[in-house]
Amino acid sequence: MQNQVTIIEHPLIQHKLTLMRKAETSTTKFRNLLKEISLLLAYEVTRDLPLKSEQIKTPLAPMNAPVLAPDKKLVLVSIMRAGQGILDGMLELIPSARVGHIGLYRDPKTLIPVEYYFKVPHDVEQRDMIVVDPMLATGNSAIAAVERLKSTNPLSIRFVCLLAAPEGIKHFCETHSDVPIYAAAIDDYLDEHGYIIPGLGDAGDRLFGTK
Ligand SMILES: O=P(O)(O)OC[C@H]1O[C@H](OP(=O)(O)OP(=O)(O)O)[C@H](O)[C@@H]1O
Ligand SMILES: O=c1cc[nH]c(=O)[nH]1
Ligand SMILES: [Mg+2]
Repeated sequence: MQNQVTIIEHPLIQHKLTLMRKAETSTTKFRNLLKEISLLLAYEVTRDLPLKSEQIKTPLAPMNAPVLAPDKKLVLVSIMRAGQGILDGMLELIPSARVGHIGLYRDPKTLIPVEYYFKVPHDVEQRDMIVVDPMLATGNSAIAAVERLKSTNPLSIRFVCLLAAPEGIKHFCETHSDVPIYAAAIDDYLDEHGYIIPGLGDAGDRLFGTK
C-alpha cells in the first residue's frame, strides 16, 4: 500500500505557520498559534467521517439532519511533549474523542527515541486513531510511536504533524505504508543535528518555554 500524504495548504494555516516559525515569536503566541492551526488540521483529517440522519425540529419545521455516525469513535494520541500542543486544539473541535499519550524524547546524539510513558484507552480496538506530533524530522519518533500503537489494534491510524522533512516522510512511508500523513508543510532538509531546515526550532522547547 502507498501512503497518502496530504499537505494542507489552507491560507490561514500557512499564515499562522509563518508566525510560528519566526524566531522572535513568544512562547505564548507560539502555543496559541499551534492551537489555532490544530483546529484547522482537525477539520481536514476528519473530512471523511461518516454521517447519519437524525429527525430533528428546528423552530420552524421538522427535518432530517446530518449528525456524526455514532459508531465512528475516535482516539487522539499525543506524542509528548510537543504533541500536547496539537492535542489541545483538536480536543476543542472533537471533545468526545478519547485520548492516549505516548511519551518519547529523541536522544540528541543518536536521534533514537526513548519511551518514558504509554497509556491508551482500554477500548482502542473499537476506535480510529489520530496520532499527533508537530514535527516529523528523521521520522524515528513517529515510526516508533506508530509501531507501539499498532500493537494495541486500533481500527485505523492517521498521523498528523505540522512540519515534515522529506527524509522523515520517506522513512515513515517505507516503514508504515498503511498510515496516511497530514502535514501543513514539507520543508527542505535535516541539518547534522536532525533539525528540520528552515523549520521552527525545537517545537517542545518553544511550546513550553524550556530553552
Ligand atoms: O522525527 P524525529 O527525528 O524523531 O524528531 C521528531 C521528534 O522530536 C521532537 O520531540 P523531542 O524529542 O524534542 O521531545 P519533546 O517533544 O519532549 O521536546 C518532536 O516533537 C518529535 O517527537
Ligand atoms: O526540527 C526539529 C526536529 C525535531 N524536533 C523538533 O522539535 N524540531
Ligand atoms: Mg523537543
